This record gives sequence, C-alpha cells and structure tokens, in this order.
Amino acid sequence: MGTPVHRVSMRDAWSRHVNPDMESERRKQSFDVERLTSILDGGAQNTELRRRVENIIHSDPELSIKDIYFMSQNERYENAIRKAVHINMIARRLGWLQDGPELTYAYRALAGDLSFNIHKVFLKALGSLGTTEQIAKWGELCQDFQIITTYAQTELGHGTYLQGLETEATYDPATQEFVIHSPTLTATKWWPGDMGRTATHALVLAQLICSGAQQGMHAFMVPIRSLRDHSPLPGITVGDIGPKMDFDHTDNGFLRLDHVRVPRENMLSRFAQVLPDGTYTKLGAAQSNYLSMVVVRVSLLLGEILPILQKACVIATRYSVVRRQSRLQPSDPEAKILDYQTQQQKLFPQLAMAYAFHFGAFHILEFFQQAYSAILEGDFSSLPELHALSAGMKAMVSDACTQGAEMCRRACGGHGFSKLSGLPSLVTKVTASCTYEGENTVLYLQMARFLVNNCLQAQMSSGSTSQRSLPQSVTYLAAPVLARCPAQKAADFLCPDLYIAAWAHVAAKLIKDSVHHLQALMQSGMNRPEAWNQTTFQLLQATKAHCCYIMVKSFAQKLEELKHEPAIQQVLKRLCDLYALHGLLTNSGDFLHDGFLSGAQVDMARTSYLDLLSLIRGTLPTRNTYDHCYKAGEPSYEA
Ligand SMILES: CCCCCCCCCC(=O)SCCNC(=O)CCNC(=O)[C@H](O)C(C)(C)COP(=O)(O)OP(=O)(O)OC[C@H]1O[C@@H](n2cnc3c(N)ncnc32)[C@H](O)[C@@H]1OP(=O)(O)O
Ligand SMILES: Cc1cc2nc3c(=O)[nH]c(=O)nc-3n(C[C@H](O)[C@H](O)[C@H](O)COP(=O)(O)OP(=O)(O)OC[C@H]3O[C@@H](n4cnc5c(N)ncnc54)[C@H](O)[C@@H]3O)c2cc1C
Repeated sequence: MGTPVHRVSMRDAWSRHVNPDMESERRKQSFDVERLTSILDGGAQNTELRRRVENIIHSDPELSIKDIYFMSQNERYENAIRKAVHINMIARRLGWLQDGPELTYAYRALAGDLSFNIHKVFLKALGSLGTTEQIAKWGELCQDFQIITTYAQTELGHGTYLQGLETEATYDPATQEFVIHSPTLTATKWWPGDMGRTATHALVLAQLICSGAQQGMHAFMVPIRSLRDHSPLPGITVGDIGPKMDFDHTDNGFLRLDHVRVPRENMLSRFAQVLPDGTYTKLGAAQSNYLSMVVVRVSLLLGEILPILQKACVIATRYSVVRRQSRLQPSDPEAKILDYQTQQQKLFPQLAMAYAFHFGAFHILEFFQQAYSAILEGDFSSLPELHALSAGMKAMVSDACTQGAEMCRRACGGHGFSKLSGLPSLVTKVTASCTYEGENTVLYLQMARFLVNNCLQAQMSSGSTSQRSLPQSVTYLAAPVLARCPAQKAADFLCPDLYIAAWAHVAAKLIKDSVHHLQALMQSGMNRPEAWNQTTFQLLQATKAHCCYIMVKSFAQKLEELKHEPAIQQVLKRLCDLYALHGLLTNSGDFLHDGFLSGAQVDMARTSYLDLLSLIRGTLPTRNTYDHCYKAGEPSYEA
C-alpha cells in the first residue's frame, strides 16, 4: 500500500473550531433544547445516561469509527467483531444488561458497526418461541458468547413465502431426534447474518414432518460449528455469500445441512410440541411461529431504521447552515443554502417525519408491549392487529427513511457523495431495511389483509356497535363520513383535528374503494386469489394512507400531552403540521378525487405549508394564529 492517506481527524486543529455560521444558528433557538432533548430521550435521567455512555464510547480509542470508510470488507468484519467483544467487556465491567439502555445507546453511538446483530435477533426469537427451560438453557449460553447464534430462515429459493421453505425437520421417534436436511439447492439457507464466519449455532426455520404429516414452519436449534476449533460440524456446509450493497461488517452467510441430527428438545416449543412418540400438539395460534418476526419488526423501528434518518437530517441541516452558495440578493454575501426555499422543502419534511416516526414508534411500542405479554400468556386476540401494525409500519418507516436519507444526501451536493460525509453509508444501510425482516410490498399487503377484513366487518354490523367491535387502529372505518373538508382559510390547515379528519377520510375511502373493487371482480366471476391480486396496487395505496393517518394521529396525541409546555408544544406542532401537510400535498389527488378537498383548499394548504417552512427556518415572525386550534371550544372537525 502506498504512502498513508492523510485522514481527517478530530486531532486536526481546525476540526475542533466551531464554524461561526453554526454558532450563530445555535444562538437563535426559540425553545429549551435541553427540555426537548429529554422529551426525545424519555426523561432527563435517560439523557444523562445516554451522554455518559456516549462519552465512554467516544473516548475509547478501541471504538473509534474514523477509519471504517478506508477498510476492506474483511477489515470491516474483523473490526466489528473486535468492537463487539470490547463493548461486551465494558458492559460486563460496568454491569450493563444485554437488553438494557446502555448497550442501545452504545450501538447507536457506534452507528451499528458491530457484529452479533443476528445473535440479538436469535435472542428475540428464543424469547418468543422458546419454553422457559429452553430460554434458560440457551439464553445463559448466549449471555457470555459461549455460543454465538444466527437466525436462519431465508433460503436461496424463498424469503417471503414461508410455506415454501424447503429445509426439512423430520422426527425420528426411534432416537427421539429431528433430522434436519437441505433437500435441494434452493433449500440452502442464504442471507442470515453472523452465519458466514461467526455463528456456532443456527436457529434453523424448517418444515416439521412428524406423525407422517407436514406441520408447517418450526424453529430448531442446530449446532453448526465446533466449540473447540470453530470448524464446521459433520453434515454442515457453511460460508459467506460475498460482496453486498452494504453491511460489509456483517458476514451474511449460506448454510446447507446434510441429514444433521438434533435432540427432540431442540425444537422451540412454546407454541407446539412433539412428544417422544412423535405425536404433534399445537399450543398456540396457527401463525404463532411467525411471532418472532413481529418482535423484530417492532424493535427495528427505533433501534435500527429511524436513527439513520435522524442522523441524515442532522448532517444535512448542519451542512446547510455552513455551506454558502450563490446570492439571494445581488448585493448580499453568498447565502446559506438553508435560506433557499427549495433547500428547506428538501430537509424540513424529513425532519418533521423523523419526529413523527419517533413518537409514532413509541405509540406502537406501547401497544406491542401490552399485546405481546398477553400473547405469551396464550391470549392471541391482539395478534392480528399487532402483526398488521408491525408489518405496515416497518414497511412505511423503512421506505420513508430510505427516501428521506437519500434526499438529505442529495441536498448536500458533491460532498453528499463523499463517504466521509457519513451520508452514503446511511443511505445504503437503511435501504436494506426495505428488504430484511420482510420485503416491504409483502408487509404492506399483510396490513392490507387486516384493513380489508375490518372494513368488511364494519360494513356488516350496524353503525354504533361496529365502532366498538373494531380494533383500536381502525375504528375510523366505522365512523360517520365527513364528506367535505370545512377549511375556510389557510390557517385552518394548521388544526390537527382538521388534518387528522382529512387523513381518516382518505384512508377510509381508499380502503372502501379497494374492497368495492375486490367485490366487483369476484361478482364478475373472478376467484378470490386472482381478484385479490388484481386489487393489490389499490390496496398498497390504501395501506400507505392508513399508515400516514396513524402517524399523524399519534404525533397530534403527543402534542396534547405537551399542552403545559407551550414553547415546546409550538415547535413540535409546526413539525406535526408540516408532516401532515407534506403528505396531503404529495398525495393531493387522493383528497381531490371525491371532492373532499377543493382546488382552492389545496392552495390554502400549500400556503400554510410554505409558511411553515419559513417559520421553522425562523425567517417568518412567530404568529399566534397558528395556535388558535388549541383554544377551548374550537369547532371539532369530526363529522
Ligand atoms: C445491523 C442491522 C440489523 C438488521 C437485522 C436484520 C434482521 C433480518 C432478519 C430477517 O430478515 S429474518 C427473515 C424475515 N423474513 C420475513 O419476514 C418473511 C416475510 N414474509 C412474510 O411475512 C410472509 O408474507 C408471510 C409469512 C406472512 C406469508 O404467510 P403465509 O404464507 O402463511 O400466508 P398468509 O399471508 O396467508 O398468512 C396466513 C395468516 O397468517 C397471518 N400472519 C402472517 N404473518 C404473521 C405474523 N408475522 N404474525 C402473526 N400472524 C401472521 C396472516 O395475517 C394470515 O392470517 P389471516 O388469514 O387471519 O389474515
Ligand atoms: C441485509 C440483509 C440481511 C438479512 N438478514 C437475514 C437474516 O439474518 N436471516 C434471514 O433468515 N433472512 C435474512 N435476510 C433475508 C430477507 O429476510 C429476505 O431477503 C426477505 O424476506 C425477502 O425475501 P426474498 O429475498 O426471497 O425476496 P422475494 O420475496 O423473492 O421478493 C422479490 C420481489 O417479489 C415480490 N413478492 C414476493 N412475494 C410477493 C407476494 N406474495 N405478493 C406480491 N409481491 C411479492 C416482492 O415484493 C419483491 O419485489 C436478509 C436480507 C438482507 C438484504
């Protein structure tokens, strides 16, 4: 290798100097930054803990990430292993729990460039599918990395269609063992992270065959490498799948199993059992073994996907107040690019979305925690809604964060194309989240099934009772229809009640139109699966509108909680307004289609939208007309 490249580092004198343009922006704040920080962290004590952890991470030379863009794939992998081991030694020394807040903060501070991420996915699967004994046995071994695990579900031939998985687990009552086998090339497990070089055990998702019948997908704990010398065990062929778009730090691997035997106790058996004689008993719902995917999808929102958009917003916004380019007035000095309306329109909606998703994800997490506890106790009544919400929100948040991170990158011109900006890696990394843990189109359609089922339910039962009988996220499907938007002036579009009602109207309309189309095709003689397929584009649009409604509503609910903190509430309300109006203007056709909005009202919404850009930039005098919505007695926009 030639002479070492001079690498920008914090040691360079100039890099510690804060740009005066940045300083001047920071002096203009209109709210208590520390208070908003503690709200986002979930309390001042969390902020203090986060900062303490970040300080430990950033002051430890072993954990420096400054060279990662200059590393080969192999160097990135080894670096990630070293850091993961180092972090876990710090955790053990300081008493941080494996699923505690400290490691979450540490992971975020290290931009996720650590190994053993699927080892963590395995632990989630073990917790949701394992019995108490199995959780104790393998959870203990995982704690100190005595074993390293992966979650091996996807195959070369199938990732989405789990009924199509070919790996077999055939029960042998003579030896009370499962014979795990890859019968075809397409049965090769392909993609699981931490499997190419690292894992000693794989949780293999396979079609269970016992009592002479196929019993569907179940999870089997399979040793794949020797704990003595890490070599592949007999019957195991395993390796790395090679170069990828990103994730150089992760050894995504392939695995073939040639009649590998594991004891009966190695099938995760919370929801199903195979007795010594081979009798199969189902203990949970039909799709209980899909539960681990729900758990991971919910954890990805705040733990993996949203932080990437948040970081991209910070980088691009900071850049936009120190980058000066061209002149706004011929006589002016070169302008900060954030003073251009087009730059504001690129970045502020992404910022608003980052806040919307932050509060929305916490709302989903609350629902998940209640539903998940009940499911583990055997009450599956919330599973359909939890599955739909986790699937649809993972799809929408990952799609939007991918588009948003790319918008932030492009807003930084040439420097946005330099890896050293941090932006390209954020984009390629978050892009993967549109595919892993469920390809987004497929997940939207899973949510669509739930919406169609509940729309039919609402149509069948009478008005008042149906609202009560519907799950909480879709009660609006049974609410009286608001046919026309009542907005008379631009400021009316800054009333959360109004734009929530607008989103509810459009989501309900698109869902009902999809159901009508589906029914019309079936009445014309088309069978249900084909009619469904011929309606999926409409269903996708309807599902996305439903997701926007959920996000807008949860952001507005958060604002309500802040009514005793007017300065913070006002700042967040502008972002909530901007998020709602950005979606409304981007999809204005859906609002205009049935006359719910008129063209003039879309113009009003745009006026408020553009005002918000200036208000958020701080170039429009703060006007209290934006807050008239919150005065008591305001007209409700519910129909
Ligand atoms: C550093 C970065 C870290 C990154 C971590 C990355 C981790 C990535 C790890 C992975 O990628 S693991 C592999 C993830 N793979 C998937 O998520 C597979 C995605 N495919 C699906 O989810 C399929 O669409 C699905 C399994 C749902 C298809 O199921 P089926 O083939 O059985 O068909 P169907 O759609 O008819 O579903 C049958 C019933 O199960 C229900 N169902 C499906 N999935 C469910 C689920 N997950 N939970 C509960 N119920 C579920 C579904 O609603 C339906 O009930 P209803 O008839 O009452 O509507
Ligand atoms: C970075 C990364 C990490 C991963 N880590 C793991 C891991 O640790 N463990 C693991 O098991 N897997 C892992 N995966 C695999 C991942 O879960 C699958 O890639 C994903 O489930 C999609 O399946 P697929 O690749 O077979 O795509 P496909 O399902 O073949 O999708 C291809 C196209 O077909 C469309 N399609 C498929 N089915 C339907 C349908 N029913 N209706 C309409 N359209 C459809 C999709 O929308 C998509 O456009 C990882 C993948 C990536 C990229």
